[in-house]
Amino acid sequence: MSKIIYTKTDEAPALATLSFLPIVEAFTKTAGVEVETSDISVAARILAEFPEYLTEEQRVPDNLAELGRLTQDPNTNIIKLPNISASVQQLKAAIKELQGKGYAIPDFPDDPQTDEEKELRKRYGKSLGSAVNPVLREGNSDRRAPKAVKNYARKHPHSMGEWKQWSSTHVSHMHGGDFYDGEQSMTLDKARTVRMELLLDDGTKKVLKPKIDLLDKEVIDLMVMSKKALLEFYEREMEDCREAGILFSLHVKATMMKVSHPIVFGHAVRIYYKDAFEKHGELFDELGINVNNGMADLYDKIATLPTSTREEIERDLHACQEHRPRLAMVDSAKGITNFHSPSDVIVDASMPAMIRSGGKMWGADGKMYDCKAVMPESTFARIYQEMINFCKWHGNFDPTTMGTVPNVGLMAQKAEEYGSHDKTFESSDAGIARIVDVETDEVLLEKRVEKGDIWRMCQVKDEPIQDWVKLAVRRARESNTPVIFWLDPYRPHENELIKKVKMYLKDHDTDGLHIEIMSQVRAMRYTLERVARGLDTISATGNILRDYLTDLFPILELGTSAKMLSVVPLMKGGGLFETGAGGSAPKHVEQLTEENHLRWDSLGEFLALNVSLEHLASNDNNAKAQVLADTLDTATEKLLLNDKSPSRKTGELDNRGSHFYLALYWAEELAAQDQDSELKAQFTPLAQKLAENEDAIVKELNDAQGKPVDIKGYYYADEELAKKAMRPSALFNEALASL
Ligand SMILES: NC(=O)C1=CN([C@@H]2O[C@H](COP(=O)(O)OP(=O)(O)OC[C@H]3O[C@@H](n4cnc5c(N)ncnc54)[C@H](OP(=O)(O)O)[C@@H]3O)[C@@H](O)[C@H]2O)C=CC1
Ligand SMILES: O=C(O)CCC(=O)C(=O)O
Ligand SMILES: [Mg+2]
Repeated sequence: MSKIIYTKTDEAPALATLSFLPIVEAFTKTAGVEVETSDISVAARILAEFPEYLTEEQRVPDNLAELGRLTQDPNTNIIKLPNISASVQQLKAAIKELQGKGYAIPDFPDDPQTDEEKELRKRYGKSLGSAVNPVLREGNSDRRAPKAVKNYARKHPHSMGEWKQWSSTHVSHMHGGDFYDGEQSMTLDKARTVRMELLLDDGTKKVLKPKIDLLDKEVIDLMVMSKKALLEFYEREMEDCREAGILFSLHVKATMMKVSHPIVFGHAVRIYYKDAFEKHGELFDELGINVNNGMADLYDKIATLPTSTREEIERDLHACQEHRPRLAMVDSAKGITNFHSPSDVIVDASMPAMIRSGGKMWGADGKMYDCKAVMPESTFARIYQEMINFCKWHGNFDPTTMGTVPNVGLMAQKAEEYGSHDKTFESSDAGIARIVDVETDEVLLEKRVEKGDIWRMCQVKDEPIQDWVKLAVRRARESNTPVIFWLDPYRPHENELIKKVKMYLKDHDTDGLHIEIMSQVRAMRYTLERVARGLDTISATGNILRDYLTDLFPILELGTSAKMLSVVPLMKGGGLFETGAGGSAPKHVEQLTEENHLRWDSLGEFLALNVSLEHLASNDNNAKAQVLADTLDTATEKLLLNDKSPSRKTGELDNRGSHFYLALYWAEELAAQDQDSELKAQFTPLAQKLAENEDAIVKELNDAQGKPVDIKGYYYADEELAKKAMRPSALFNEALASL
């Protein structure tokens, strides 16, 4: 029997699943496909970590570990929806909710002191930040907008803000002392076991990571971010921003760079509120305040103080703002600033949103202003400035004519920076940071660090690089589109990759293909020149640019990255089909609970299901699955053409309504095809039933909207209540059950 594993995740995608999964199950069972669900929500992951605190009935299996194992099995077929990559704030909220529901899991230790607390912190650490994707992504990334989606966007363009040549918006990054500066890189000459250590100035050694096994031909890097240079950078940029009278906004990826970026974020907050931190620093330390987790942590903790002390602190914080630039807001109505939580402004989505709106972000007064977008690490920040330059000169992009930029990303096996958390350290002392061969004591890479500097080792294995080059060539051939490898010869790591790319391209037939290697700023410029002329260009990039570009271009081209096809061909032969390229849209849940309208667009799920079925069809020789895939493809196109995607407005067609239309069109296509008479016979009555009841079903779905709905929870909502909310049409439910 063929099997698809469909993940249950969090927030809007989890809600959408409750409505969509019954359709998937009903349709795919006709091809003998079993759909198994796997709960990898942050709540389920927490529960799986603490079985000894739970009763027998409360325990849940470690689904993520199981899925991780399955990525090595060539028969695996997983549809993966976006999940929460939790900040400390989110993790604590999830723990609190679970405790309130009778799960006696321990509190999150904010400031672990005892061994027991340190152990708990370590265990909770497994659910922090981007904890799911790196486990599942045992393959490289292939993300693109299918033709039908691109054509739809061309005919129904989303709104675009206007870029002015006089816009003051710009990107600021460090020009020295950051990870880019003085990076060191090497390709291993043989398999080695190394350790990471700090050689102190007095000659003693501090081993931070005793044993890392590296493979032959692996590329490793050593990078350092100077605390002193970072603080000076912030001070200078804040003053520059204040003088310019524009908004200050910090864009980081603290969820994926879960060790380094919270530190980078915390320094910005402390510099901004420098005077208040100098005055109240001791008290803040006593309270265990850690603004690496955002100002939310500070406000939570000072809430426990006597009113007069709290008010004094609030006054002092406020006084700091007087001589600092205005902050960009995440939610101006609620007074939530860019410094509230490092998970509120996530660079891959936040920068494109700003560029899409003509270089503007929200001010505290609910109006939009130009901004200084601060991204301390210069390594990749420069691509955004290049795009801003282009927009200022050429005006905003036109979604009706612009070309498309698919991406082939090097991602497998925790490639590059995104796999470096367990090898990232905030230096406790000054000394020499070194990567040393354990057997020979040979120093492979070394660099001077001062106390407070962040240093890390990144790695990328050779086999994923070979697979990445192969995938890029395949996509170039299949789509007859030029490929640009965004690699910078001046960056040591990328220079190592350039050598490998050149070598591995020789393994393939590249006759007639247009393949070039360009440094990232040139690659951006070249790609944009083509985009503006309506020409398509594949970007083949490392892991971080994969993440940035697969939100950036889709958000400009399609309005959201939810409409992307996102495939991870697993290196062992299985398939991981991600849905869209974006996140779990927390704002959408709010709208559902307040107004019973879910504006989540499941197009990503439709596209993923299509390729998942195709994969099954060829892997398992399942002809019916191929018919299901082909008809789903046509049904999805019809859904777009007939404009049956969810509306943002309550009372109009939402996520559930769009699922109904997908089921209707899919059933109609199956009834109309002549390849498989059994499927035709099975789906003809369903298609009739759905078509006859179209108005009544849509009415049932839309009438349910407009009032609050209580699903008793956010991270671990009551499944029955949520199901009921997401399947409000009795007519539709009965029709599906009759299949
Ligand atoms: N693959 C994964 O698992 C990923 C997970 N994440 C996680 O998701 C959470 C939220 O991340 P955030 O950066 O805010 O990004 P999101 O992509 O969730 O949200 C940004 C905005 O994009 C729009 N959007 C996204 N998906 C859809 C969709 N399917 N239908 C309609 N609109 C959509 C919404 O805009 P509007 O408000 O205009 O409707 C939304 O507010 C975080 O916990 C993050 O770590 C993030 C990226 C990938
Ligand atoms: O894993 C995450 O936290 C985010 C993943 C992401 O943004 C991406 O893959 O594009
Ligand atoms: Mg992303």
